[in-house]
Amino acid sequence: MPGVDAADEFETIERLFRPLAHPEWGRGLIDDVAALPSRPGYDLILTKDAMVEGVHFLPDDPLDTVARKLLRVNLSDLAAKGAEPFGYLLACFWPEASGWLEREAFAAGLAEDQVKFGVHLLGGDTVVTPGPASFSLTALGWVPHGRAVARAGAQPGDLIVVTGMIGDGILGLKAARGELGLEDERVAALTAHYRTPEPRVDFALAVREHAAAALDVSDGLIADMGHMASASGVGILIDLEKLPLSRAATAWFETRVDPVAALTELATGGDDYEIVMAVPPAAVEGLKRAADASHLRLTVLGAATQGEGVTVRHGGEVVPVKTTGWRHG
Ligand SMILES: Nc1ncnc2c1ncn2[C@@H]1O[C@H](COP(=O)(O)OP(=O)(O)O)[C@@H](O)[C@H]1O
Ligand SMILES: Cc1ncc(C[n+]2csc(CCOP(=O)(O)OP(=O)(O)O)c2C)c(N)n1
Ligand SMILES: [Mg+2]
Ligand SMILES: [Mg+2]
Ligand SMILES: [Mg+2]
Repeated sequence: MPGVDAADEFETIERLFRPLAHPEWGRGLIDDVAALPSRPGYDLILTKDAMVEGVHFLPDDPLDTVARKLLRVNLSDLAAKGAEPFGYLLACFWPEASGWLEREAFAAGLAEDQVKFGVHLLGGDTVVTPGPASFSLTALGWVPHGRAVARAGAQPGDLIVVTGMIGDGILGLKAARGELGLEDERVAALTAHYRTPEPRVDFALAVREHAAAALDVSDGLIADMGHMASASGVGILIDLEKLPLSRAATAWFETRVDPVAALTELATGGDDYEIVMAVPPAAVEGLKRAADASHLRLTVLGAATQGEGVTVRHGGEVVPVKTTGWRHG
């Protein structure tokens, strides 16, 4: 039975989502569709990721951060292709018991990140489900014609480079579950990373200019490098001790008795939303300059090789990795 603040489909659209709509192309969210003019000289780049309570976020995660993460994970896919985002379509599957408070928090999160990333809502769908809260978002962006960076394109000899830090996603999930024995400040930083990862939107142009192949790290660094290796028809060789760790991750790492197992956990945990790239040796300097200009750390983890699959080493020895990342059944 609906609660006292039982929410309503059309009021949700009008009161919460219309203010987020693209001023022209969203048609005020009173039409059946959005309509956008084509942009001569550019390709339209589209991506869709979904998030389900209990699978992608925790039941007690605030709904504003769930909305922001939903937008951010999609912007991360666009950034890895070198695309500049401008809009998105949104589908919400609200549990029967959810009310206005949840919906208002969700819309407020979107409002905040729309401004941060310069995107607008174009349309979507609002339904109620007997299942868990679920959301899906389709992000749209532009790339100059033919310039979208692919997972395919890595060549033997290219360096494998990753932005930012790896491991804060999985540690943030543990922290949010109360499973980390670190002090409060570190736990808060990790939880924040899990709930609102930082998509590398500002680095998209550099990816486009310098990377031969790229993708974002959602499933786990090793699994995602495996996606690049198979799409490109190369092998990838990386050294686990090069994994870039944040201060909080370093603090956690120092509590571990088995360093190889700990690094493997971070390199396979996922939820990082960094960009991993194959970069021709001659392009590395340009990429580094772009990263310095945006105060973004870059780490060379290894190189693409002839062959297939990802080979992980630690101290020069090959480390067998059974589960390389997240996989939905
Ligand atoms: N249900 C689906 N229908 C069509 N394409 C899909 C579906 N699920 C995944 N894909 C496509 O499969 C590819 C890999 O998906 P995924 O692993 O989710 O990529 P990413 O990690 O970049 O989000 C993408 O091209 C995606 O669009
Ligand atoms: C409550 C909870 N449990 C586990 C995870 C870990 N997790 C769930 S899905 C996933 C992979 C990324 O999600 P996916 O839908 O595969 O995104 P895509 O690869 O399509 O971008 C990870 C690491 C999580 N984020 N939250
Ligand atoms: Mg996906
Ligand atoms: Mg994705
Ligand atoms: Mg995935």
